[in-house]
Amino acid sequence: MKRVVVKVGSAVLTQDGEIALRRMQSLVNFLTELRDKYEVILVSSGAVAGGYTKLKLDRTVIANKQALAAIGQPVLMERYAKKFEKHNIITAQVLVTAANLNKADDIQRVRNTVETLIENGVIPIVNENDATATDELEVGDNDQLSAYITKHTDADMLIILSDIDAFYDADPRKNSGAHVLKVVHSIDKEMLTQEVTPNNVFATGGIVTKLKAAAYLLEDNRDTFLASGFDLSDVRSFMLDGVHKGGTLFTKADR
Ligand SMILES: Nc1ncnc2c1ncn2[C@@H]1O[C@H](COP(=O)(O)OP(=O)(O)O)[C@@H](O)[C@H]1O
Ligand SMILES: N[C@@H](CCC(=O)OP(=O)(O)O)C(=O)O
Repeated sequence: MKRVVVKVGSAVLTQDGEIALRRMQSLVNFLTELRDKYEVILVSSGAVAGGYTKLKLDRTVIANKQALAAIGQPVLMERYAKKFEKHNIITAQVLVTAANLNKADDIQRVRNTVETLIENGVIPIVNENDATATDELEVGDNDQLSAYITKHTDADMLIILSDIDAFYDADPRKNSGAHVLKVVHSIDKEMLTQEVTPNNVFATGGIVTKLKAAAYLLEDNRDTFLASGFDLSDVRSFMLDGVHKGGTLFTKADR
């Protein structure tokens, strides 16, 4: 069976200071369907945003952000657990640090844990261990974290579910005439050093970290599909029906 890593951003998981439970439910339903065809690993952001739903600390202070992540991570996990339980699926939390992803022994351990979970039908839910990270930007954003996880668990592709429905030739929030790029075979180096433009106070990367993730995986000949996490119809038709309606596929292959 092919393996996919699905990454979902903070903006998708929260709305107006609350966890966006309906969107989370749609995500869980989609992942459950996806598991009929693929082995699935979820990389979920939203710990800091989830913490902020409980306690309004000043998020610009790093210690507060780490504390918010410590509050929010179990809240998120509890929500996921309840929703997956209805599908008889057990969830598991896998928290990693940048140090883990830089050491061969640690990578092997992360891989072994994930393999064992998947073999037993459990869905691994990965996030950075924000509460103990010594530098906020160790990995810093889950787009790149999910790319590392894709490579190190030997997954076939990464799906990034975002608050934007595709990669455009210009920021669609600033240029009404921006066009969707449906298939991208290479990413210019200068695109990767652009200013970071997240669209949400809890998001970290904007489009740049998504491009970095896709570029990293292109080098390794693995595909990335960027699509909306608000409306899952594009990712559903691409992954389950093999029809590319919307969303951007980053791939080396000619399709
Ligand atoms: N060329 C582009 N194509 C698509 N989105 C872009 C582009 N340039 C900038 N963006 C911005 O990147 C945002 C997505 O990143 P981000 O806010 O970090 O989302 P997430 O929380 O899903 O990780 C979009 O909402 C959009 O405003
Ligand atoms: N580890 C952080 C992730 C921050 C992050 O990368 O957010 P996003 O840009 O929304 O994917 C958290 O869970 O809050």
